[in-house]
Amino acid sequence: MPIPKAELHLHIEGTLEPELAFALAERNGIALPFADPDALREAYAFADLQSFLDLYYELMAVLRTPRDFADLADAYLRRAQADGVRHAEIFFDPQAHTARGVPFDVVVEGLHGALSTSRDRYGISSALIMCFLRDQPVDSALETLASAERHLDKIIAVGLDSAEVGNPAARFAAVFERARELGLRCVAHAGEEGPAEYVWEVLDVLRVERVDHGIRSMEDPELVERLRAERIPLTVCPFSNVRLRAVDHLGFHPLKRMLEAGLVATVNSDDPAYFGGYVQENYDGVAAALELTDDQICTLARNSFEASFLDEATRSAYLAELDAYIRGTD
Ligand code: HPA
Ligand SMILES: [Zn+2]
Repeated sequence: MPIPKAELHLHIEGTLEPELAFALAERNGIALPFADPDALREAYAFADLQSFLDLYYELMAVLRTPRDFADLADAYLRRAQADGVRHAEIFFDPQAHTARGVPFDVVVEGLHGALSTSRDRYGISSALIMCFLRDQPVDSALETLASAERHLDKIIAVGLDSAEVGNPAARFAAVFERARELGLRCVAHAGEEGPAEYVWEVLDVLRVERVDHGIRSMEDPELVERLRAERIPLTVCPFSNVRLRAVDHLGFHPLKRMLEAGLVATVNSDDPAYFGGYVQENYDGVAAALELTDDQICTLARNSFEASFLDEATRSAYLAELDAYIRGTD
């Protein structure tokens, strides 16, 4: 049985497997510019974040109805269960859907429909994190936040994703301030392709509680010290970093150094349909490539619950389950 864990950096649109993309395209009468799922898979050779994002946004065309979004979430939950995921905090990109005429409510109703029963069906608790696209105008983010006000019972946090370099997070300060006023938690992607300064910016200006990726923080000792001292979690995605060429090779990934520096690092899958593996494959991949110790693997799983937005009682229950698992495998 895989180690119990939480997954905290997972874009639901990034779980769209080629076979499901073709099935949804057929259901919705949409033609995809690929002959079949294998031909689509062959397009998954990315030069950088942008080349991935281009395909990621293009394929979203097949997602149109609440049922499509529910089927997508359901397929993820099934895989997550097999990977020992006990809790998932799941990103979605509403602007990528509203921009092509799919209403915000359709996206949220569909995703929430699947997630609201995930505990009963899969033994996985879950929450939604709504991301703003940092390469889109601030007004669009504010409009999106206004649409979310009807759904505050279904959304736990806001995030910031899409093309990082050249799109400063500071532009979104007022959006994040408003989100906080609405009771939403705040996270942001930073330090994936962009330098350590981008991580300072999301901490100081957006005042996020957790940093998504953050691997380039390791280039700035003062930042590492702050992340360590304040126990600010980092949701690291090793396969993603290699596939998007932020890191040359899994064996060069900074994750082990992050753990050795005392950072609250976690392992996640980001966009697993595109990057060659779900969360357990990311755990196994880094464990082998970086020769992680058993203690370090347990720390990653423990960090995933510590870094989550779970209430204290549920967090303690999962941590107890993790401790029992560790005792059982000693
Ligand atoms: O890894 C990512 N980075 C930025 N934006 C994204 N949107 C989906 N995945 C990503
Ligand atoms: Zn991401």
